[in-house]
Amino acid sequence: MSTSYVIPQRRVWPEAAPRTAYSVASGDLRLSANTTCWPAQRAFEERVSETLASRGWSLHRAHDVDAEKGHGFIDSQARGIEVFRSVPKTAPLIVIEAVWQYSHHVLAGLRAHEGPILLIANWEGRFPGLVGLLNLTASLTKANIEHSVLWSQDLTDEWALAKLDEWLETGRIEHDTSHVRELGQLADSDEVALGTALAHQLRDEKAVIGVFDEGCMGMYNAIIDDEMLNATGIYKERLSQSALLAEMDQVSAAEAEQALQWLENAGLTFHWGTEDATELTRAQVLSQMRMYIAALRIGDDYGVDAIGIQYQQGLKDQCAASDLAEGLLNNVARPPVSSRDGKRELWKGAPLPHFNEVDEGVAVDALVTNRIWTAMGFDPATTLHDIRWGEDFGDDFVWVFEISGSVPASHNGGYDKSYSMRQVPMFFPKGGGTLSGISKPGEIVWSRVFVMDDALHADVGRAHVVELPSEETQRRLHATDHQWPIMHAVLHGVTRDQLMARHKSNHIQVAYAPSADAADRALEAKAAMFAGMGIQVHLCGETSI
Ligand SMILES: C[C@H](O)[C@@H](O)[C@@H](O)C(=O)CO
Repeated sequence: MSTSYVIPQRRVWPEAAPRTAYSVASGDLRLSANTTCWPAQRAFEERVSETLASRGWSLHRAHDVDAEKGHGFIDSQARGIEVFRSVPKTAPLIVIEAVWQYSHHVLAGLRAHEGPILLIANWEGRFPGLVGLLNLTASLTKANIEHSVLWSQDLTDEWALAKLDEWLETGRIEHDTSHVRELGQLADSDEVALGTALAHQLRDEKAVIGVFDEGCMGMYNAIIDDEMLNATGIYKERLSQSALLAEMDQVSAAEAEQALQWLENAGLTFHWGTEDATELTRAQVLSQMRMYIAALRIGDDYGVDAIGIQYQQGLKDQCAASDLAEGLLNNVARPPVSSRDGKRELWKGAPLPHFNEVDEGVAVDALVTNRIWTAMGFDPATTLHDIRWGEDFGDDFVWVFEISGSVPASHNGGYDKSYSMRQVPMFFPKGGGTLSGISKPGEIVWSRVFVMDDALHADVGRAHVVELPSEETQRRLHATDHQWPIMHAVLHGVTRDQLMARHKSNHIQVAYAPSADAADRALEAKAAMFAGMGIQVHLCGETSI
């Protein structure tokens, strides 16, 4: 049959070569991050390649290094789609990650891939490959894409090699996740009554989360579909970061100055410098004060119960980083902000929970935490952290939980124990201060709300924060990003590998309770509230339930 239409030919995929795995490397969108991190990525890829060779396999890199750009990362979704056009559909495929990456760069290719998929990261603090892997596994889980995960310092340990062999032989890796159990029926208690009542209230009365530009840094997992979210009683108000910038312009210089002076009076140490490109300046922080005030005013306009600023792409090229504003919003004690007419103090004596990186799993969790902790009379300050890295210290495995810029000051023991440093230039060209510190020792509840099997789930567990000798803290800070806030967390009854195997996010939510008993009770109320919202709850490790 002849036709004048231009009909495209069906694409023919190449055949997979025997005992050959294909590899891809997903990167950041920012050239500065990709070129800086490239040497670490290349070194780890070489290690993976050598290890495969020692097993009689070869590794074929599915895309070239771009000499002009100076790195070999997939740096956009479109590039990822292009790369996957030449990957044999049924070939074993390894996503090698030594750095923070944007999951959506490779999601399209992985969705359509028919062969076994392995995500592998190096156990390294310097560049957050583990954080990248955790986001990708969470994103693939949400997308119902079968895959396996593995991590290792240098692929010489027997545990990792055995797991790699398992994948090469069977196309799958089974990990030990015996620390996870279903919540089941809760016994009657005041905490269960509280959690259940708060869930009913939320579903009956509803809540609004203000989302300043959905979808941060390719974190597909952090977007919860409205149908799923609305069933819990939570609704999104979609806001634009452009409106935030416009509102920042309306904040007077005097208001911004007052807020900064409030922080200085409260004892927050600013690491001031003069070089805008690499150091923290007063102008940068004043811009952050404007953002803090503007966010509260917009939140007030829309009657939100929590707010999230996407912050990185777009906003980071327009103004100083939003981190300082975010940390302040999550704290009870913070510079007072009035409505535009000056008649009302906004969220007086209370935080406006902020979900960093507009992670909507964090939004649900922060809202729940805020309501339970407030009802129980505990400090409701809560934050996410990146699960960045960790090492043994003494008898414990101590995690480096490290959010990329800010925590509520109460987590550090107050403003006078907190400090602000210029955000990392590679990520934040216009600077801005962090709200950093070393999280105080104490008892915490940790959790994560995530999408799996087309439903909302929550993992909850207990941990405590330890104080480490200051040399060890500094070592950990300098082995990662020393500008960012750090928490030395010891999980109860969950090993390093169990957390890595199970956790469905690069983020973990934490909140302090005044004692171990109080934390156990708060966890119980939280589990009951999640369950009452229709979320499937899993208890992880040792809990009192
Ligand atoms: C600045 C970096 O891009 C970080 O934002 C990144 O590692 C994360 O925090 C991911 O949660």
